[in-house]
Amino acid sequence: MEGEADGLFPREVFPRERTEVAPGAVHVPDWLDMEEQRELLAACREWAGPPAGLRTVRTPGGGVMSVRQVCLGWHWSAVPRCPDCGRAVRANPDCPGRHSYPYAYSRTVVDGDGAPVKPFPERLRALAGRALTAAYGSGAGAAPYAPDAPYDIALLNFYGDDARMGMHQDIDERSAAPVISVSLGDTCVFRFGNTETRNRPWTDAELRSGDLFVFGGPSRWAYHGVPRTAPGTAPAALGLKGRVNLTLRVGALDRPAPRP
Ligand SMILES: O=C(O)CCC(=O)C(=O)O
Ligand SMILES: [Fe+2]
Repeated sequence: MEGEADGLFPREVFPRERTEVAPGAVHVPDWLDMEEQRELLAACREWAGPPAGLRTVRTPGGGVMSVRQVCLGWHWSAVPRCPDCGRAVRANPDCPGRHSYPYAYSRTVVDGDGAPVKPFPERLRALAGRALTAAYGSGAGAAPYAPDAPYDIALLNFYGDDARMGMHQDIDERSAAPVISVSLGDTCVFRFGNTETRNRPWTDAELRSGDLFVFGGPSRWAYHGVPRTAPGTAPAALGLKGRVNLTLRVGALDRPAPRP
């Protein structure tokens, strides 16, 4: 990283190391080399194009999120009521479909141009496999984190200089398979909390371009967010202004909802 901006923390003396931030939540610094980052970014730019491209995300309360987003495989959005039973309640065991509210996954961009969501790319399934091995290894220790269904959802978030993401749980998937997060561009503070509340205790990790963060097992339903990015810290060789984060998830949307 010689000659590049320092990010949010002082330049380190030692290389950054794989860190288990909480049980099952693993930060792998410098996971993708620059060539892989450039390739992935080029793909993200294609995915962000219309139809079903980059859009502003509405929140259930009528606001908008500061990140802009593209979904692959399944489209994630706020809904005024459950698309399957029509009720505006968090849980309805009697829903004849897969009950979802106030966010739901759908096959079309219901809050945008209405187009079918782009398919989940095979290359991201391969990337997910590599990510799990990087985070948990390939021995017996990895068994508790083995996905119970294929990775089939990718959410791409685009952060401009002032964008951030409040503390939330990734709760709309029906599988406890780990969430896999890959970051490109500007450095950010990734706040990783606990499964009980959106408040402390939490750990702040610095995610830089090429870093991997995976949270599964006891950390799968933990609150997390991005309180800030550091504009201008993207590696010059990447050619990106801002930050892109890609999360890979197992939807298993044919199942009833597990609630953490
Ligand atoms: O941008 C990030 O690092 C986190 C994104 C995230 O939490 C999400 O998409 O649910
Ligand atoms: Fe999230």
